[in-house]
Amino acid sequence: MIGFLKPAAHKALLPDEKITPTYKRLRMQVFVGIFLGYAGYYLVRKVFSLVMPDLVNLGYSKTELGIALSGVSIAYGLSKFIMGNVSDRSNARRFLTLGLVLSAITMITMGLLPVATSSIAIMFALLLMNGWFQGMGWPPCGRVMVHWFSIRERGTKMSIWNVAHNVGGGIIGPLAILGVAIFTDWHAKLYFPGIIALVVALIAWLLIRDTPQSCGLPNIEKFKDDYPDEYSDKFEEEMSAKQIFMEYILKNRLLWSIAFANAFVYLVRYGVLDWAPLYLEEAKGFSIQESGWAYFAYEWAAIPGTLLCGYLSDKVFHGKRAPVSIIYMVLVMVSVFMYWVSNSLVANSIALICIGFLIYGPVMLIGVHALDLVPKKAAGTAAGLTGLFGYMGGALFADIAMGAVVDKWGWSGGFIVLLGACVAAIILIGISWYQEYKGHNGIH
Ligand SMILES: O=P(O)(O)OC[C@H](O)CO
Repeated sequence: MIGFLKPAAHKALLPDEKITPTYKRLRMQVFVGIFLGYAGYYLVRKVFSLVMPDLVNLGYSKTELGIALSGVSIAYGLSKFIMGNVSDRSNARRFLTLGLVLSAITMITMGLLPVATSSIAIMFALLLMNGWFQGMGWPPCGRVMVHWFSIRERGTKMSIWNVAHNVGGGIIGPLAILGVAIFTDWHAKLYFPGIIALVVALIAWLLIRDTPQSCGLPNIEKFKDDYPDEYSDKFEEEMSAKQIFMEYILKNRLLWSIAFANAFVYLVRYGVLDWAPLYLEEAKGFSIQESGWAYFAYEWAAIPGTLLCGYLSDKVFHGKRAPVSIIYMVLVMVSVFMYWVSNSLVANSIALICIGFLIYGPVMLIGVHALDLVPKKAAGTAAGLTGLFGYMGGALFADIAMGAVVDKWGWSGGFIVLLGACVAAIILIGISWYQEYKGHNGIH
């Protein structure tokens, strides 16, 4: 690992009386750090979809814009897996900040330089770069999560942390409106969130710490007296890329099956989200303000939905992830149908809010499940594998194929694809449930 990114060195243990107060303070501090940091990543993740109506007005087709937008998903999916593996061997504080700064600079450049939106090829290349830098966000958060929070508290903590996706994603609608109001320039939808993301990167840098051991604290398992099954001292040793992949990823049947399911969950997630501004403005006659607020409501509705999903999974289904994911996906299907056929502004907004409320539950549970299936030094790679399928399969299809399907068969064609994806996700999550029932439980 290059020097700057090397995991922070372990320090001598603090005196006994300082361990508990320091641990408590730093756990809160790093949690806020990764929460704000990841929300910051979302400020500049998919902000391009908000300028798509402006680009359509300039003469670009939906197919072309879908191709440009796919740059994010292609690079993000690959990067989340590859950089996830690098992140497993890197200092989370530096890694997360570096990725966010690079991603913000890319979107600021895209907004400020007229040449950056002058052709599909240039937009695609810049979005490809942005997607790669974006892939440096989730894995260090996963690394912080598994080093600072023990296995039996991780479900709850992850569901709270997951809300960062929606805080970041939900703010970009109003932020775009504010940016355009301040600068009277639609390009501000790109550079204004980028500038805010740079500020967030600085805050994340100030708050995040790599591991408890690098702050003079014992490992979290010892501190909480909460050990995963098969835990050994080996779990504290940094591993090589090959070792992580060969020993903990390749043979992990359950991990692969949730990764496949994730492709379809993500097809629905991004098939709805990325096309919402254009669909609402073009097919339903929303104004830019109305679609910006609907987009905002979609993300914020996810917050109670995600928290409820984590609660139901832990308390009602005793830690099982599949049953509640299946219930959520069935309800997503009903809501997607409503979103398709309703005609009023209110009914469309309600349908979109219902999809937002529901879809992040399965998204979150698949991530939690991936972390649980491997030792903590392989967490980034495991989550990266599910991300690879989610983005290279689902989100990529949502960007490229949805654009082409809608251009050819209209919005109805797009909705048939989304409903089919709901069915496929339900079947695949059902298969992972069956595997668990048969006794497969990842590597533990
Ligand atoms: O990579 P993202 O941003 O889609 O997030 C993944 C989810 O957090 C999985 O739990």
